[in-house]
Amino acid sequence: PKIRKMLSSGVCTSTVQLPGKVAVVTGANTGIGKETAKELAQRGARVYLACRDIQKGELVAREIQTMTGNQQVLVRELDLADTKSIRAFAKDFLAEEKHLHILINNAGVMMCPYSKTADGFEMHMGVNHLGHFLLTHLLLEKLKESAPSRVVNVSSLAHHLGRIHFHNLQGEKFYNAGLAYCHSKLANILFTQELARRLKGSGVTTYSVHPGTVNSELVRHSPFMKWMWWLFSFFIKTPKQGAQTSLYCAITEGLEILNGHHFRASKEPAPALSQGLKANV
Ligand SMILES: NC(=O)C1=CN([C@@H]2O[C@H](COP(=O)(O)OP(=O)(O)OC[C@H]3O[C@@H](n4cnc5c(N)ncnc54)[C@H](OP(=O)(O)O)[C@@H]3O)[C@@H](O)[C@H]2O)C=CC1
Ligand SMILES: CC1=C(/C=C/C(C)=C/C=C/C(C)=C/C=O)C(C)(C)CCC1
Repeated sequence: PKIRKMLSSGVCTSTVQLPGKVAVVTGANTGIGKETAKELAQRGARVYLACRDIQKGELVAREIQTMTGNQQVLVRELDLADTKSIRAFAKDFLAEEKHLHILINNAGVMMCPYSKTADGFEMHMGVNHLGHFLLTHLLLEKLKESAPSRVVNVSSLAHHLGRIHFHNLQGEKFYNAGLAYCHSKLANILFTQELARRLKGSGVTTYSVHPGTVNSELVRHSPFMKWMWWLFSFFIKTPKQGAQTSLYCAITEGLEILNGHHFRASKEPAPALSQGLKANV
């Protein structure tokens, strides 16, 4: 019970309601993203499920609508492995919506075999970091117009093993699927810190999070990790528990002073990292 309690710590206890607020959650058709979207809808926000598979997204949207009674749950196509899709998503969203208050950059891939995005980026860096980087950039004016607004980047504890190898950004010289994931998760944190710095005073704040070890489809590419997750499924977090840190950063009042910080459990901000320490040029 002690291990289970330790591994599933952190609950978002905020009572904030979100009527009139607009949120976008990437990778919202399963896992942590789905539970994050569900809770935002439960609190009354209009929630966009940004998914690469529209059919999966629609099924989840119906489920959330039924469970929460909130009909404002919408599905839009977004493939973060293709900048054309990201631009199309942003263009339609900007034309359709007056506001954007919460952007949760949640989608992610882990330990996939070596592959590249439509634009030639190594898949982990391309989807987990660069795709979200472009999406955030394209939606930034809307976020500023809607201030106070927030961007939450779902990173991972795995960032500790990450390095930014500028001479091998696309993994062409050497590639390790596990480390490629770690590098992309470090990029999430460095992006958060720099975005926070550039957005100071704009009313838009940003946070990175480690959701915990969560029983989700993230391990789909690794038979070993799948086995581990199955073996320890009782100990690790449910997706609902895994969504708590993202939700905490998205809705908790008064968090603006911690702009740019990395959060490990929903209540405890960890000290910000130093970019100089981690970026291995
Ligand atoms: N689970 C864990 O223990 C941990 C998870 N995290 C992070 O949490 C986040 C959510 O992961 P989790 O819920 O666990 O994993 P899941 O695999 O369950 O969910 C990942 C989501 O990302 C989507 N996605 C993958 N590739 C793309 C793409 N090219 N374009 C758009 N969407 C895409 C998936 O869509 P589809 O279903 O169509 O594949 C899915 O909706 C990730 O960023 C992950 O790195 C961090 C630390 C630990
Ligand atoms: C050793 C060990 C575990 C392994 C944890 C691991 C391997 C976590 C990896 C987290 C990742 C990859 C996060 C994604 O971003 C469990 C299963 C908690 C059970 C207790 C013992």
